[in-house]
Amino acid sequence: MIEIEALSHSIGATPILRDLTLTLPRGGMTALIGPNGAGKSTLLRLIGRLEPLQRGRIGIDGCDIARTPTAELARRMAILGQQTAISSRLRVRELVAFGRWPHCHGRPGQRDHAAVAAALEAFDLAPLADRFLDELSGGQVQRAHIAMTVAQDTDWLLLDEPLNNLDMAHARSLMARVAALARTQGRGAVIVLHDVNHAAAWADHVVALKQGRLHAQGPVDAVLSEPLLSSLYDMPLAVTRHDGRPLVLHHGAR
Ligand SMILES: Nc1ncnc2c1ncn2[C@@H]1O[C@H](COP(=O)(O)OP(=O)(O)OP(=O)(O)O)[C@@H](O)[C@H]1O
Repeated sequence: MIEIEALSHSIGATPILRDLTLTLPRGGMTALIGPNGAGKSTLLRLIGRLEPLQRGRIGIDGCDIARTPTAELARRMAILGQQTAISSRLRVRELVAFGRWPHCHGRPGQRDHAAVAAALEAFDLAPLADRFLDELSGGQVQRAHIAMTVAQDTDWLLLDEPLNNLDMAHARSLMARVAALARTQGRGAVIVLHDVNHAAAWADHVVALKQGRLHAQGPVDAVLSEPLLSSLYDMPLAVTRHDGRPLVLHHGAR
């Protein structure tokens, strides 16, 4: 599990995260939701140690991230950030192979080649494997980055808005794949999502942030309720049920 204790973070004099204490369970998918500017990406970046910790503590499966060597951390968790400034003169296969770096340090073996091939296949990229990134559509580039993250083959996947640019079919396929990785292989996934219905359909656990504070956390059915979501987004929302899961409606709700 990921344990976050008394975590606070500021940029200059502006508090961004305020005294967060929460636990993210392994063996399932946690959706991180909340309005723009709530602090979701900042929290994910702190867990992934892309930002230095200012106050509080973050533990991953019993390891304090502040004291875990980078190479060890890269074998435990993979993070897909929002901004990916990677050279567009890379081929898709080369980008995905970067995910194996923590395992092979640039000298890939059979296991690494197999992991890259599996990730290309899983994200529908095999026919595009030899294309340069600047010869792809936005959604295809996004899938290539996701494939790189998954090829890292870590216990934890941290994904910041992975559904950006994805069409409905690829969005569904990504969520199904990540949920399956987490549930059947006992891994953990933490995903920043704007479409709460993707959280409703696939997540096991939901963490809602608002203005840098914990608004709610718990199982999907408990957090995705009308009063809680309406106060989170400051708008009326209706929650119905579909296929045994919540379904959030933003039109027609008074
Ligand atoms: N470099 C920066 N300098 C100043 N403020 C920043 C900086 N980066 C982020 N912030 C502020 O920190 C707050 C949290 O940002 P963050 O990106 O974590 O939110 P978020 O919940 O992921 O938002 P979004 O849904 O819009 O992506 C925002 O108010 C943002 O304006």
